[in-house]
Amino acid sequence: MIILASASPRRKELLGTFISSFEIMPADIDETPFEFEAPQEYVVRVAKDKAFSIANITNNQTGNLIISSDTSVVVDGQILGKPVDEADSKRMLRLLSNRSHEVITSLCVCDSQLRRVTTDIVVTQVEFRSISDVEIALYWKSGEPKDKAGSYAIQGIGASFVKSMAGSYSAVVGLPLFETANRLAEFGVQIFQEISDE
Ligand SMILES: Cc1cn([C@H]2C[C@H](O)[C@@H](COP(=O)(O)OP(=O)(O)OP(=O)(O)O)O2)c(=O)[nH]c1=O
Repeated sequence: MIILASASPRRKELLGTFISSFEIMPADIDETPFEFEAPQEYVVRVAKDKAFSIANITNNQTGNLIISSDTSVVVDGQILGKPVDEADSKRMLRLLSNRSHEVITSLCVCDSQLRRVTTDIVVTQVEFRSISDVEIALYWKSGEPKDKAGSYAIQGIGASFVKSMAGSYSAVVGLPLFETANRLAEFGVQIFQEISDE
């Protein structure tokens, strides 16, 4: 059984592009960055924590493949997670306005006995136009920023802020599909085999 260790509807939808049957098990872990933790180390640690906590909950039952991921927005070395409130969202979007930032997404794929644990990091550059305070306030009202790293969604109204992007669109939305397909293949899950079996 393939287990997606995530509560994110975006990750569920993205993994669903390749895999027709998998289980969802959200991991309840502490996502607070350590002091002086580098963003790339942070996202990998958090994705591993998510996968390991699900491996533990399932008693390391054999035959399971666990997939997890973490997405953070990074600007000036600062890690922007999900906004805690409107003021936090405003702070984030003001920081991102009229410049480029990085979206860093990690991927962890492992077997439930943790015999084999793989991790990837995907970095995407995103450039925003200038955003006014009025737009920021209205955007918050839309509800979209609430559960998104950096307080925006490239797949939603947030697309209107994005002047350009270099890297992986699926990684920004929450799950890097190229890397996911490669890792699945390494673990013996052939996505084209799934299609031919249908
Ligand atoms: C930048 C950006 C982030 N996001 C989302 C992806 C993630 O769901 C979320 C970042 O928070 P995460 O902590 O990576 O994920 P999550 O809490 O939603 O789900 P889980 O930890 O259970 O897997 O932000 C978008 O949907 N669009 C975007 O453009």
